[in-house]
Amino acid sequence: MPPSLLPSTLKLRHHALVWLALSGLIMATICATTFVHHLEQLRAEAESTFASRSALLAKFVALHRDRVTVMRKLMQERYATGAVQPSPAPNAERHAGQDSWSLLPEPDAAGIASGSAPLPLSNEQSRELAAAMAMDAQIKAALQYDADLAWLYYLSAQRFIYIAPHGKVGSFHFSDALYERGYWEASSPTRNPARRMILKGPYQDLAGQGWIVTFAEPVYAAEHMLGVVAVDLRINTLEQLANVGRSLGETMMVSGDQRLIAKQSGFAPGMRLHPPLSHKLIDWNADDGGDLWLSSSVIDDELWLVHRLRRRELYLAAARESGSAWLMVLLFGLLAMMAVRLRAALIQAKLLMRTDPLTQALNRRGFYEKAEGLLALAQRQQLVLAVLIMDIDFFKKINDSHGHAVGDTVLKDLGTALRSTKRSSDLVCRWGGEEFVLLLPLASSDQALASAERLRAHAQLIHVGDINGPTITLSGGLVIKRADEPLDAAIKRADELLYEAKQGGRNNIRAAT
Ligand SMILES: Nc1nc2c(ncn2[C@@H]2O[C@H](COP(=O)(O)OP(=O)(O)OP(=O)(O)O)[C@@H](O)[C@H]2O)c(=O)[nH]1
Repeated sequence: MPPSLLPSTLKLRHHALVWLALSGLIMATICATTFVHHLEQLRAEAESTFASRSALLAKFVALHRDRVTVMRKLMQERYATGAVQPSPAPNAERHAGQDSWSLLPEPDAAGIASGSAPLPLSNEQSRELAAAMAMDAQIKAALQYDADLAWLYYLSAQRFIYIAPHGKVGSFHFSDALYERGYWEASSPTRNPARRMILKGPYQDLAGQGWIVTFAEPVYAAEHMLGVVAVDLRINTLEQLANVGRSLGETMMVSGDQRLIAKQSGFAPGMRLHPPLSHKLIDWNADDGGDLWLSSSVIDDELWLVHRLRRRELYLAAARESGSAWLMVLLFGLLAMMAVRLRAALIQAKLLMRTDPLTQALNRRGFYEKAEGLLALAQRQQLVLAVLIMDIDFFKKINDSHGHAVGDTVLKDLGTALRSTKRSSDLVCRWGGEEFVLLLPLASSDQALASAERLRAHAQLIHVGDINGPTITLSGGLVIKRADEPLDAAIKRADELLYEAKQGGRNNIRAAT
């Protein structure tokens, strides 16, 4: 590219850069907004799923708590009012090598009794067992409609248990290990003076039902604790609850002592968690590692439902969700970039098509295109149009004595001089060789010769070769275009006057009189 085109190229590049910076800014804003929008959406989804899971778990827990409370009340009432039963000892089956026994108290009883208390049972023990059997109707109904239940039972302090369903008991029988379960200890009058319900677990069921949790409530006769009524739930039911709905992150159940009770997947028994707990349902709290947590207290100080959203997982998911939008923006950006480059190339091509590359003056194509507009303007504004042809004198000699390159420089300098001297509405065209045509719109024809002389005088300051070289001279022909005269005819008349100027000794302008 000729160096003379550099300024306009720089201008174009500047425009393109501004365009690119602008579209880059818009693209970055769209990408960031999409990302933030998806972050919010994923958090909102997690919040709504967590709220559903929490409501469901609360209902589920309330159902089992109520069941245990009803069973406990039934038993307590029966114990208080029931008569002393005769001991059912004759049906007992003793376990070989152990001091424990099992017996079905009645043919249609819901549960089986098993113990290591000496047989026959004492009157008090018999009375307790009969009271426990008062829960049978409740137990049977629960077992019929609720598949989540592993066991329903009454564990007496008198070293026996009444446990249902008896059909699944198998080789299980009473053992003192039962008193080591957390719920027994936690139900004791000293630990639980308020006699509230206890939730304990998870632990492996002694009768092989897998991981279970226990809801237990102490049974009292006046101020004396007899035992506990309890319901064991399978962990996998809780896991299913933690899986209801879809959301990013993981919902877990945690006991009051921060032991993991159930988890959506990959349950690790005995695992401890220390989530930041809050009593507000939708309240994100960050832990030390930066993970986000939601929490909900299902049973006061006993059971929490928590949801963990790992920050990395959240950002990755938001990025995944934003992917298609980002792709669109990227494509749009590429298209915009291509459009900008194409537009710049088109402008450049147009410029080249209409410009003489050496002098930066208009070429004939550019001249005729612009002249059309100028003619119309002159007509509208009633201006006169001066047509001036100027030609360097003895240019061949310059080429011959200084070389073609110096001749080129003279032409280039002349183009610059004419363009810088002309007014903005004037047209300067390199007509060919060392000849230039100028079209000057003027208020009156009187100004024409003065304008032409001004241009000629300025252009004649150009030196040939270097600053010490001779300056050039110009000859010119000047006419005022007649109203109905074609432009080419006016140029021809000016050319004839130029010829006269050359013949008349050069270095002058001949104007039509
Ligand atoms: N360096 C250079 N020379 C050019 C270019 N275009 C035309 N010329 C030369 O310009 C010269 C014009 O010569 P002539 O038409 O004889 O005119 P002149 O020597 O200026 O004589 P007068 O016009 O009669 O004063 C020729 O030698 C051309 O080769 C160009 O782009 N660069």
